[in-house]
Amino acid sequence: MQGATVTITGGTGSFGSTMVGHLLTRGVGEVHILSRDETKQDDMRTRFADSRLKFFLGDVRDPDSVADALIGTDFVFHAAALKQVPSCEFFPQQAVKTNVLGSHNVVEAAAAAGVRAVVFLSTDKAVYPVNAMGMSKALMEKTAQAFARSHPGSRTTVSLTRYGNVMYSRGSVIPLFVRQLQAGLPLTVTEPRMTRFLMSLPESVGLVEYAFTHAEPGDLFVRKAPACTVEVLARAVASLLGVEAPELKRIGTRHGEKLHETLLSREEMVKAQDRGDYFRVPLDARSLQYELYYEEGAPEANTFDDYTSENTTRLDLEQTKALLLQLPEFQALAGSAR
Ligand SMILES: O=c1ccn([C@@H]2O[C@H](COP(=O)(O)OP(=O)(O)O[C@H]3O[C@H](CO)[C@@H](O)[C@H](O)[C@H]3O)[C@@H](O)[C@H]2O)c(=O)[nH]1
Repeated sequence: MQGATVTITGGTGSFGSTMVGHLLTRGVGEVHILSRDETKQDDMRTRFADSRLKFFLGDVRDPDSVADALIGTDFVFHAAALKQVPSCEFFPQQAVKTNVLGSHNVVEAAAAAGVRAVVFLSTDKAVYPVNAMGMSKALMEKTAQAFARSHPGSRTTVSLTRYGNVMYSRGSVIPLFVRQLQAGLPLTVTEPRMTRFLMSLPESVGLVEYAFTHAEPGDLFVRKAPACTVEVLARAVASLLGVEAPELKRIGTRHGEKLHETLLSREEMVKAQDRGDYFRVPLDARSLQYELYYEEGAPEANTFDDYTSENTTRLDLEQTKALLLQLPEFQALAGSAR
């Protein structure tokens, strides 16, 4: 990173801000932030007050704006995305434009600019997708992998990361539970048995950095993560705010939601290499010869299970509380609840 120029698409979001803070302490030369929202850019400019940050107003849908931001860039973290399940459900063509076509623009512009590495950020919802957000992210993954497969000699190394729910991220269930508790309202639980992987924001940045450092073209990386049910999550949040018997209001599964999420499919688990905190899944570099698809299977796939939020390490109430207490937000809240 020393002296390098890094571009972060969607750089004003939670991931972008955390990554920028991290890069600035690692001697980065310049960070280009490409995003659509001028107000968020201005907030970030004043917050960091660092001349190494350069802001590019634009959109991954607009190839010219991507090409502009990538001039002189060594590395790209592609975080720009439409990631809300409901909005993508109502406007799937918008998800295609940003998540699929926008990602294609990023990989093409990166190759044209001679960028050395691009890391794409994906989600567990892209595995066996049931909603438009997950489907469009799955196609983003295929777009990145297709580039790696069809450009074996490229200077640009493309890799992917997939992550699960980031705890306390904007618009997610944990800050919602906190607000409900503070207002004295019941906690709205969709389906008590539903499970989700739990990751912190610094862990998601660590995953992207790991991919960036270790990737061969087309690699996919996930971080091993524990999970809990939403009932346990609701009770853990309540307990940390001093409410031991919270009222839970069951609202039922929302549109496009799965009971459990999958970080790696069984076909990916067959090829996955265990790297301690991470799994690395190398590119399926089979050529596009039809007979390989029609006539050759992979019998070993039948002996593996998917890696899911149901079969990963399951946290109980006390373990979930301990995990939440590692977040700065809960340290502040638990302190004020005492
Ligand atoms: O009032 C609520 C809202 C949500 N939930 C549940 O809480 C869990 C987490 O929900 P939420 O925080 O809304 O996250 P997800 O819908 O799982 O999606 C998030 O996590 C994904 C990664 O899996 C990201 O890609 C998405 O952008 C992000 O919104 C789910 O089981 C929900 O059913 C409730 O029980 N009650």
